[in-house]
Amino acid sequence: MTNAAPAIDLRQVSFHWPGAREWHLDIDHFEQAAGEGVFLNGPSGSGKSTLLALVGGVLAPQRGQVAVHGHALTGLRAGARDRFRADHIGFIFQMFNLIPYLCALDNILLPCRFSPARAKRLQEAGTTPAAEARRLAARLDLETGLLKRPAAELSVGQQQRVAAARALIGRPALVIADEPTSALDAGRQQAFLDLLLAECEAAGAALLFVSHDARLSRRFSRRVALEDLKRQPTEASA
Ligand SMILES: Nc1ncnc2c1ncn2[C@@H]1O[C@H](COP(=O)(O)OP(=O)(O)OP(=O)(O)O)[C@@H](O)[C@H]1O
Repeated sequence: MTNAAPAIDLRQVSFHWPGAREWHLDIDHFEQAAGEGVFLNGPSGSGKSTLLALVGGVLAPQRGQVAVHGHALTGLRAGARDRFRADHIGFIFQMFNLIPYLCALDNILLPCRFSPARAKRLQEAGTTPAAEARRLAARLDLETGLLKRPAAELSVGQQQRVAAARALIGRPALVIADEPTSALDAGRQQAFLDLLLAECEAAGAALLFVSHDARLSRRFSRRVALEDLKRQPTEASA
């Protein structure tokens, strides 16, 4: 990782879903510093999840440049973007994307299986993937008894916490969280955000956090409205 580089650097990025006549996202510039926490909000359907997918290399823009910690994602094939994400980006998806038949513990461990880099960082920190998975689960208030249960048998709030532990394991340099508190009760929302901020700070990770919940925005030094990043609408074919 290039620590001096911004965690996120988007330049003249335009993206539309197939068949659309206008850009779903058309952003001149967005930068997030290494280790910085940013709260991103915007109306439903405005493109927040799409932006996160572009930053995480899940999608590639039709135009422009996306770089994460100095690594250009644009220009990489989907497989190379997936490998980069596995090594360096923790992604808490809005729909969690857990493997339903795997138990909670195996879901949390999955990134370390795909990414030797994550397992190596844990080894350097003097721990193991299994010990770290259990530590994160305990921090997230997931009882030991739940860890061997298939993800499909967990409540939505429990699945959300498993997804968070899976994103955090192995100290990725960037954590992307798409409405990660929406299924949690009010008490758990604050505790969850405390944990996310503390873990990111301990790992020196940047956190890009999307939420509709304005109360949570107070915990971030920088708040960004997606509408303010967008350029005036133009034809996607332009
Ligand atoms: N897979 C897809 N195929 C086609 N269009 C899509 C797809 N996913 C999202 N869109 C469209 O892209 C636009 C932005 O959607 P997106 O999910 O990024 O918004 P959002 O701001 O995250 O919304 P919400 O707050 O409701 O989660 C919407 O018009 C949506 O219909």
